[in-house]
Amino acid sequence: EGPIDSRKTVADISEKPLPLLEGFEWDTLDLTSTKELDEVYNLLHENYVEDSGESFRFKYSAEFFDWALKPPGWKKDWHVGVRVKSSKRLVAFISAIPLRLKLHDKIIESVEINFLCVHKKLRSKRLTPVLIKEITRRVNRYDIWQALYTAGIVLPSPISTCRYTHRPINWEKLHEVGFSSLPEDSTKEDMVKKYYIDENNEAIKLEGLRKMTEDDVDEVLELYNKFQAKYELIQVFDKEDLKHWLLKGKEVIYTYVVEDKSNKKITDFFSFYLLPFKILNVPKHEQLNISYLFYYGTDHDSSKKELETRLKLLMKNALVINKGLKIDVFNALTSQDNTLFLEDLNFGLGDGYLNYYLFNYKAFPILGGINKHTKLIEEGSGIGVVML
Ligand SMILES: Cc1c(C(=O)c2nccn2C)oc2cccc(OCCCNCc3cccnc3)c12
Repeated sequence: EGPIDSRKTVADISEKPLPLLEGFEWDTLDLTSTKELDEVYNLLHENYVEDSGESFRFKYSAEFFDWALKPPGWKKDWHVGVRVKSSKRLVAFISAIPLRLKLHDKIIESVEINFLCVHKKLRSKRLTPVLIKEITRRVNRYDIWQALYTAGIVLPSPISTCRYTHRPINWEKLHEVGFSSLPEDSTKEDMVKKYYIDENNEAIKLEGLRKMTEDDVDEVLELYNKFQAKYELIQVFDKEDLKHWLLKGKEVIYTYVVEDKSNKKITDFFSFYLLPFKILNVPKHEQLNISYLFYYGTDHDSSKKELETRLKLLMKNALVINKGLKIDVFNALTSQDNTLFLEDLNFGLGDGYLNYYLFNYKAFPILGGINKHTKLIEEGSGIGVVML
């Protein structure tokens, strides 16, 4: 395992941006300006990823971008736009954020590439390869030579593949918008009952569960590092990183800890982020409230059985909190230790896959929690890193 092309140095990298199609110009976005943040928001709001059936489109907020694109060490140069020369209209965007990765026992200073978007009217003008080459040039200029990115489509050699899973919370609404179907042998009442979450169920109430605060950062970081050490590909956090990713996204990221009341120690944490879908063609509903499982950890992991039991309890509490937040569906991948609780908590397998790619780095394939052939859940994912 190791870099594929490791000869280049910063001096070999051009200082000039790549040539662009006639009538277009490069622009480095300033996402500290609300006006430019809104331009990126509008471009993606109208032109970003939709699901295959064109029924939903990611509904971003300025807070989401503020959180997702400006973690510690972020660079303005890495928020790259393409504008129409005459109108100055923003018609394409790509971003990179710093990402310290650990693959097996090697630290890889890299970036995470995300939010690649080309205006619908400019598709098939071969703009995407130019955007990728330009962001690569800008990252190389900072002496960084590797990148992590994900895609639903299969490109040459994914390092791992995980599968989408969904835990319906408001099954009725999911059915009305066409996301959840009614199985042959079931009635709507059956489905509502199957996914019913009892917020007052004492059995799952976790003593000492509360929202994380900045005072918890040191302990949560220690828990995170210990818990993630078992995975093959992990995101290395320092205190500032962890504070940003678990606490800094207002109304976007939600992080909870369990404090042992006997010794005031933090024994568990879990987090999820909110990113709604705009519903494109069902008048009755405007948006789908979706949360995505993010990072979690526990010290109740001295045996697989203990870990499995604890994760089920933690995620049942996460579901109660999600219901309280009026979330319609709780999304998770088959990465981390998720396969230990997905089935028991009624997460259904989705028809989407997330392929992980590591640019300019040869790596042995990593299990993504599904069986290579059947694509069904198979325990044992080596993927610890969670990309937004
Ligand atoms: C997308 C997504 C969906 C859906 O498409 C979906 N859920 C309910 C209805 N639908 C159609 O379901 C998932 C399950 C696990 C992880 C996921 O995604 C993991 C990666 C999410 N990336 C979100 C993102 C990040 C940055 C920029 N844009 C989008 C998803």
